[in-house]
Amino acid sequence: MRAFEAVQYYFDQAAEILELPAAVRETLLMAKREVTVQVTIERDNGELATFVGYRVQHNNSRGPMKGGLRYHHEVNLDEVRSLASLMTWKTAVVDLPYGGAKGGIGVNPRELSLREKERLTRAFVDQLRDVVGPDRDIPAPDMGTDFRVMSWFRHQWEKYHGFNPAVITGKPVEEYGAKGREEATGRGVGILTTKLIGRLGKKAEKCRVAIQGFGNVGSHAAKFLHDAQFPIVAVSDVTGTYYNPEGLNIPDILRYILEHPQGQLSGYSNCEHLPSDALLELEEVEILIPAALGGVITAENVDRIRAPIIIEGANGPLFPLADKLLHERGVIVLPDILANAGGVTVSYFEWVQNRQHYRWSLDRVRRELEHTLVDAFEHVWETSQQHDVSLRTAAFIIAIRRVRRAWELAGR
Ligand SMILES: NC(=O)C1=CN([C@@H]2O[C@H](COP(=O)(O)OP(=O)(O)OC[C@H]3O[C@@H](n4cnc5c(N)ncnc54)[C@H](O)[C@@H]3O)[C@@H](O)[C@H]2O)C=CC1
Ligand SMILES: O=C(O)CCC(=O)C(=O)O
Repeated sequence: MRAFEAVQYYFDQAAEILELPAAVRETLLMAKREVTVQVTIERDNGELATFVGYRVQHNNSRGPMKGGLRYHHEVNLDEVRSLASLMTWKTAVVDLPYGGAKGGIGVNPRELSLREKERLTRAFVDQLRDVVGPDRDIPAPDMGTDFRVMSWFRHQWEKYHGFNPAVITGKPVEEYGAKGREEATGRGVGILTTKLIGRLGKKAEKCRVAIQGFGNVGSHAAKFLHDAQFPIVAVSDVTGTYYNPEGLNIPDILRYILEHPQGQLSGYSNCEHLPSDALLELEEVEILIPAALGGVITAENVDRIRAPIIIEGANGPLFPLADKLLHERGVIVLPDILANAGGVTVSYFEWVQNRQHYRWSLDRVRRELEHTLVDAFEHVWETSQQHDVSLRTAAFIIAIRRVRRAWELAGR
């Protein structure tokens, strides 16, 4: 199953319950606009290199479209389309005045020098300069991109349109970025994990956690959960799984990745080292947090997943058949469109601050983030009880209702 079909499947589960007419389903599912561009740069050695870039603008019924930019060698139109659609449902679940979009370039960012990455980003903006804008479509970080990429993006866009930092979020704090945006997605994962286990009557100290991916989302989730007394027994990245059944020393690992090139865990030795994929199937893990790629839990490996709770830090880590089988087994899945919504929530706070030329304190950002996520969690939880459905279907029910309402109010 392709990535967009997976989102469509989840959408349809909720649409059935809402008795949404077929024509309305089609309108809400299909992207408004899909842009594919050529991005050519000169490499440091003088050779030309050409890549394909995408921006899919899925829906703007509730406001300007919003969503990250991914630099990864597997980026393709179908994946970007699915991620753009997830953004529409995500912004609606947490009730932000946005629609959904997503973009990316099919490139392995680890094979580019810093200057090549800058040239790539600026060349991408040259192609997208009139497609995005502060009232139209506002990009942000995702896999393979960070605050530096956001800064280059903003400055290149401003060459065409003039000063307006609200064109992109996730910028450096010194350059109109919001305090707390970098940690926001992982922090949100942590806040919601804590909320969920509280609701299930469990104690943090008794819930052993495994986190796949130790980039922006995984590392900040690990920090938050470690501080909240959860034993983190395994973390992984492309270089492997790092495991200690007694609990890893997370502050030590966070120090290690800062001191090592490209923030990778490779060479970290104060624990057992297992293959990358082993993390998903570890025994005696209560909470599994996939926070790397999509489509990692499939019909093929679902029987070997042991954790009774899954928190989707990544976008689309479960394929629908696996999701269905896990639900039947009583596994609780906190879906991506809620679990990782902390990032876009603080992106919204950044956009608001940019438009008001006013800065919030970190304390205010964290308070408002928690408030927004906890509210959304309660609503999703109640809806799942009311309809006797999974948390994912409940989140889609809320999101589809809100998008449909806005679309109807706008008239035709
Ligand atoms: N950055 C953000 O604010 C948000 C990110 N997300 C989602 O979270 C996920 C991770 O994004 P980021 O942390 O930003 O990316 P990142 O680029 O900062 O980190 C990705 C991490 O995944 C690891 N990884 C890649 N392939 C792997 C594999 N096969 N096995 C184990 N680890 C692997 C990488 O080594 C790296 O540690 C993505 O699905 C993204 O769409 C969702 C919401 C917001
Ligand atoms: O911060 C944002 O605007 C979007 C982040 C993102 O791409 C996501 O939530 O998947």
